[in-house]
Amino acid sequence: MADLWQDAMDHAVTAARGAGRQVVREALREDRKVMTKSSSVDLVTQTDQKVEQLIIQSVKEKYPTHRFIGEESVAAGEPCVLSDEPTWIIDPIDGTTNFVHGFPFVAVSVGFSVNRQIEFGVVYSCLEDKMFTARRGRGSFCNGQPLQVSAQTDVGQSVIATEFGSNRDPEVVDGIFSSLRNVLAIPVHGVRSAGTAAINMCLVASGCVEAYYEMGMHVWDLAAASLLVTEAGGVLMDVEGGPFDLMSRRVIAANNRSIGQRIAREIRAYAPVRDDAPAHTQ
Ligand SMILES: O=P(O)(O)OC[C@@]1(O)O[C@H](CO)[C@@H](O)[C@@H]1O
Ligand SMILES: [Mg+2]
Ligand SMILES: [Mg+2]
Repeated sequence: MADLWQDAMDHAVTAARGAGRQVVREALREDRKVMTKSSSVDLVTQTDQKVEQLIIQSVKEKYPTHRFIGEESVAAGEPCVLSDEPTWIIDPIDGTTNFVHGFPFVAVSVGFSVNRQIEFGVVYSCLEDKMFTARRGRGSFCNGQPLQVSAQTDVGQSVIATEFGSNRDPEVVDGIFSSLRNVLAIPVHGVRSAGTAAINMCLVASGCVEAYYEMGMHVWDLAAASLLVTEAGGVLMDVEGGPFDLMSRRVIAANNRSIGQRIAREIRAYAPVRDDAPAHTQ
């Protein structure tokens, strides 16, 4: 049976690699004009905006009826609505802070949803030149090599990834460190932060870390990489152990359910304002 979305996935790979190689890596050599969004530590650059416009424009020419959720379009006031319609969910640079500082984990993330189900995910790690791809039901790959999550079942022999986010509200920061302390004291072998949710989840899919958890990131950080995890044999869940909700801004991505549930027990959960909350509540 012909694969309806293979062409679209091929387009996403070409667009992500092209943007990553030509725009992002070029921009790293120039002085980057840094702007801020929700706080003084929530950064955006003209490169983020340029990459998103390039990808969206190229998709619109091929698929004029498709919808978009783009990080920088939403920041500019576009609605963040996930419907049944074919929708491209784009983070033009995941790891903008890394990009600004030259820390070598910067990703272009393109997810594609139909009927609210991710059909393919593409994450291009620009400085590593690693193209992570997954098509629903057909596995996860990095530069064409199949990915498999870690086989580890003992959380005491695991490495866990998480992030500190850009929310500096004292209550939220206390929760982040309380969760971090609890996870570390399980004990686990280590905790790591790539500085980008998409690459953290690619590390889960690659078997390099057993789980990643975070509260506060957005649908565009997660959409593509969520499929990379599940197609590599991993699981997704909410930080309180319930079902994963792509718009909730909360995730545990794990190599198996038992490690994911064990991590959930240690997280001091809070509920960020949802990505699909009415605009006036954001
Ligand atoms: O704004 P960006 O760079 O697209 O994404 C922000 C981000 O890198 O920050 C968090 C780490 O603090 C991650 O969860 C998320 O991927
Ligand atoms: Mg991001
Ligand atoms: Mg971004």
